[in-house]
Amino acid sequence: MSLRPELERLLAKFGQDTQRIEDSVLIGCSKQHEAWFALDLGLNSSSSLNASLQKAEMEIELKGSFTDLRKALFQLNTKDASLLTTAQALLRWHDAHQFCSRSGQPTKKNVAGSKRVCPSSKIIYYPQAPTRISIPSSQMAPVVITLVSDGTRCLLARQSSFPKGMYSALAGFCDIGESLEEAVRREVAEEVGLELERLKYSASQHWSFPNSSLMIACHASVKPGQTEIQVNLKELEAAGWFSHDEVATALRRNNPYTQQQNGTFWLPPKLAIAHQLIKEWVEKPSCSTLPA
Ligand SMILES: NC(=O)C1=CN([C@@H]2O[C@H](COP(=O)(O)OP(=O)(O)OC[C@H]3O[C@@H](n4cnc5c(N)ncnc54)[C@H](OP(=O)(O)O)[C@@H]3O)[C@@H](O)[C@H]2O)C=CC1
Ligand SMILES: [Mg+2]
Repeated sequence: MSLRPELERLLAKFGQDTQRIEDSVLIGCSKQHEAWFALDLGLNSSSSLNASLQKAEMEIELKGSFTDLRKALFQLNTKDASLLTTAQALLRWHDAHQFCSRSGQPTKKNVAGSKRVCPSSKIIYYPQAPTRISIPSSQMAPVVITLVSDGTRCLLARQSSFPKGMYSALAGFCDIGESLEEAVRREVAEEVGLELERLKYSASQHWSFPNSSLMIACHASVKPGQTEIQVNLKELEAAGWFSHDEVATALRRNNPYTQQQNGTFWLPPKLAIAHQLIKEWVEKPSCSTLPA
């Protein structure tokens, strides 16, 4: 059942522009894969755009009462609490990023609410970090990087933007409202379609390319027999399982920029946390299956 007509009816009843539904942001989905969106009704907002909804009248209409989220956390289950805190954080971020800091022009939200774009300067604003292009950013975005193993092999992947022949562990930006564990499981599922069994924190690193990230590195394992991958070609150019011997040999290879060999793959430089993660696995392949 779609709640959109009901929401439109409510907004219209309270004299609001039903276009405001377009300000909704995606906060999750049900087990049946129905998307859940959140909309700021603006009841506490000082902005003239949103301030006109009447709280008391709305409570009568909805047969409920609005309450402070911190108080509500005593009553909510974990799932609902996570949805509401995600909604609050994401809606607050959108409210604070209505205008481009370079052009001063209004920014435009994408449908899901995962970013805002300035049509004038073309700058993309993400909730995790101010921008992905040219404006130097002093804020760090948390990024998870995961080396998945099936017990004997490890999973390496490459993006088309990587230097030719380089393979690395799976990486991805944490979404607002996510825990580290949730981000790791989602990124691995999104990029290669695998469900993780165990997860073990390894180390972290500041990474300044292209903008500041806090890289949080983990080892992970899949259930035996559940190793079939589905490469998400929108995000990756290729991914595959590599044997212990293949990876150990690649680790010993010299600088690929000075020694290009056809058909061989190579790994990120020693200073990258991806390299450390891969080295750790080569030295102790059981590290991904040990209890955390
Ligand atoms: N130190 C190391 O060893 C390694 C570091 N890395 C780093 O990890 C980072 C993340 O890996 P990557 O696979 O690219 O991430 P993702 O898998 O999350 O994919 C990148 C996409 O996520 C979206 N996105 C969400 N938030 C942001 C944000 N704050 N900034 C930019 N894009 C965002 C963008 O898509 P859209 O615009 O469509 O929403 C982007 O194209 C990279 O910056 C890379 O430099 C990666 C591997 C090794
Ligand atoms: Mg990625």
